[in-house]
Amino acid sequence: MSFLGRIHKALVYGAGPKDPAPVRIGILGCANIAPMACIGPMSHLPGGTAHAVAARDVQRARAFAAKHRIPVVHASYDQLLADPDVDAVFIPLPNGLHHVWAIKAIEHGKHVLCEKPLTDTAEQARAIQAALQAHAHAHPDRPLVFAEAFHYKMHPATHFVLDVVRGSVDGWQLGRIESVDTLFSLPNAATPDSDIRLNFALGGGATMDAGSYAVSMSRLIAQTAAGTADLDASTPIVESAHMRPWDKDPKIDMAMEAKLVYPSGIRSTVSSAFRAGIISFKAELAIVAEHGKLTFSNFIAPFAFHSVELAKKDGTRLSKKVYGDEGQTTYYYQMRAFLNAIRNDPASAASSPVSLTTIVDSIINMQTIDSIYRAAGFPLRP
Ligand SMILES: NC(=O)C1=CN([C@@H]2O[C@H](COP(=O)(O)OP(=O)(O)OC[C@H]3O[C@@H](n4cnc5c(N)ncnc54)[C@H](OP(=O)(O)O)[C@@H]3O)[C@@H](O)[C@H]2O)C=CC1
Ligand SMILES: O=C1OC[C@@H](O)[C@H](O)[C@H]1O
Repeated sequence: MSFLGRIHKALVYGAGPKDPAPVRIGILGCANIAPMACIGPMSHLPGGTAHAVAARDVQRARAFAAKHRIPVVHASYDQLLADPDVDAVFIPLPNGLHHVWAIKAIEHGKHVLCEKPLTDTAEQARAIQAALQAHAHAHPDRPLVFAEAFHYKMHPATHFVLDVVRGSVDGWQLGRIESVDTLFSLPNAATPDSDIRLNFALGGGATMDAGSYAVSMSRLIAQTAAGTADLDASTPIVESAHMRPWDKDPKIDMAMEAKLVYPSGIRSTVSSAFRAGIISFKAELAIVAEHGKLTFSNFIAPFAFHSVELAKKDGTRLSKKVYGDEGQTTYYYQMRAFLNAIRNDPASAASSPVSLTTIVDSIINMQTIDSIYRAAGFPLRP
């Protein structure tokens, strides 16, 4: 599928038929990311529907619902959670509000897809885990699906890179991995002064935003290289971290570079930055290994464009692009996996070789972010 075809799929809603009883999703807040991450993907998926939205201001929710053809409007997030017709919620609130609303959603028996980073701290992530455990104990017959929205890992291009790391792609053998470097930087315009990403009380900071992906991708590679499901393999030690504070609020990191080391000995530099330049949207993975160096450019939004390249030590250069037959977005694959998990559909669940992010994985990601802030001499978000 062409570049324009993929962009069309990303931006234009589908209008295909729905299954007789689609999963009904409620959206907490009229967030900028909701159309791309939830409503659009849902429009292409027969198994789910964007059923309801709530906002702090009901007029805003009404306008949003009309624009995105969402049938039900609620005047508050609490009201949406109390709606028995809502099966699952998408939480695209500012980071600092994720844990409160995730826990309330679980207590109302809703499945949850929560934006990244899951919480402000590992402690808050563990409180979500406790709420999930309490729900599972009280309602063993109604298991909940809960996932942090690390959409990048659901795309076929990422799956290709993971297959290379596993050593299962002919001609692309890496041998022993020495280091894994990840970088996600955003252009100047992405974070105006008023943006939630620069608001300490709401969980702002480059490490929270772009850095949460850089940490997650670094850990995903370390986990895959270890060839085990044991998440200790992707629990790094943070050796050092250096940051550039925002001049208007020194508690906000505008850039962070952290050095990690995994139990396998793999070293990792994890970098993130806001206001990195006029057009500097960069999402880069670099793996240095025994037989060469692999790079994956634009690992965050590979559906738009990306490249995977291997420069071998013998001088050979390989290059690959993997858009998948459907040419769909990372968000589509994520939503499909979320709906399949809710519907407990083993056949279609098997269609994603990478599983949704588990709560234990999210806790380790937040522990790593906590450790990076501590190593840089920064306070944890409130
Ligand atoms: N997966 C991805 O690619 C992306 C993920 N994200 C994540 O999604 C989340 C939202 O980001 P984004 O869509 O850019 O954010 P927005 O600022 O566009 O939306 C946040 C929403 O939160 C609600 N809200 C509730 N309380 C507050 C408050 N005190 N201040 C501001 N907003 C509040 C508002 O909803 P209302 O007023 O309507 O109730 C608002 O629409 C973040 O966690 C971010 O990290 C963001 C961008 C991309
Ligand atoms: O999740 C995200 O991905 C894309 C970025 O532009 C954004 O800041 C971030 O929140």
